[in-house]
Amino acid sequence: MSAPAGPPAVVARGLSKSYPGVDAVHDVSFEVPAGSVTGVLGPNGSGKSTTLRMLLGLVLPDSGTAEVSGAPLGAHPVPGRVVGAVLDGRGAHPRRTARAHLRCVAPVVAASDARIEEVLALVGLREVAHRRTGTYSLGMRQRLSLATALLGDPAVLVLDEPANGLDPEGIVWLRGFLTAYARSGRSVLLSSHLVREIERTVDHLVIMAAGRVAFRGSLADLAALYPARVVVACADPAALALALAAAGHTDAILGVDGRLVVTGPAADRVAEIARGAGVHVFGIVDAAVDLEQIFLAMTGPRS
Ligand SMILES: Nc1ncnc2c1ncn2[C@@H]1O[C@H](COP(=O)(O)OP(=O)(O)OP(=O)(O)O)[C@@H](O)[C@H]1O
Repeated sequence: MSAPAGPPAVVARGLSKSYPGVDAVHDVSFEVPAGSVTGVLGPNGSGKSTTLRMLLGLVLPDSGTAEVSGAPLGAHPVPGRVVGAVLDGRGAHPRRTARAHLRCVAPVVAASDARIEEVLALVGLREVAHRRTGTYSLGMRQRLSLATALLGDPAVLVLDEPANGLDPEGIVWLRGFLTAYARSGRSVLLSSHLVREIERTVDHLVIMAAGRVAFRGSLADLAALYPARVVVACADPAALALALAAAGHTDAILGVDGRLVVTGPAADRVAEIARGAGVHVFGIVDAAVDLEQIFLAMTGPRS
């Protein structure tokens, strides 16, 4: 997924918010590229929800500014046509049917009956739209929230922990839906505290820790910060380390188990250097750093 060039869908500049005794969000800046699915990832309490709420004008920042589609949200004549938001899975009255719920919300964004049927189909609720939402599962309520956010056909979707309560099938469905949404040139900003839930959904990331941005950029930028390592078991690790250094690869550390951990060259290059140095290799494996490890390293232990 590569984002088309164009002005960013969302811009946060220096957003800060404190509550008594809590520096909830501190000097947070990032952009959501148009056509991207951008994830705000952070442990519980790291400031994700507060940040999203400031972008949506629901929490007043102490300092900083936010723009959606080129202007503060309040400056757009019908904000619901610019951004659709899902902040939790609740919202529909349990005695109301899904269709009736959408009919209540539709006038706010001037959505037609045809649009209501369209969004019900989009989220896969058309067959159950006549049922009271009190009978819905959490996953169905999440879909209804998404349908509500989509009513105004917004250019930007903001979703706080959208995968919460979804079963694995629901998560796969959501991934497909959001990817297609972004491919159509629109943009998605979502939050999560679980790497596994979103690692295959997002193409850009903002990692938050203790109210601050620990990383922002594309997944490729993130991977480049943590080059893969190669772990080598060999007859003479010291000789291999010397040969690697002579070839310009100086980042080789002897592990407690006697294996050499090499950062930089790929496994086949390390094997070639070992052969050249006459060092017998018993085993060699790529120890790719995964996103979960990076996330934990950046955000520290959860409190
Ligand atoms: N209205 C509020 N009043 C007081 N403190 C608040 C308020 N809203 C958030 N906080 C505090 O600000 C910090 C950040 O909270 P926030 O909900 O933004 O984090 P989060 O990353 O979304 O966490 P979670 O995933 O648990 O929702 C937390 O310490 C939280 O207790």
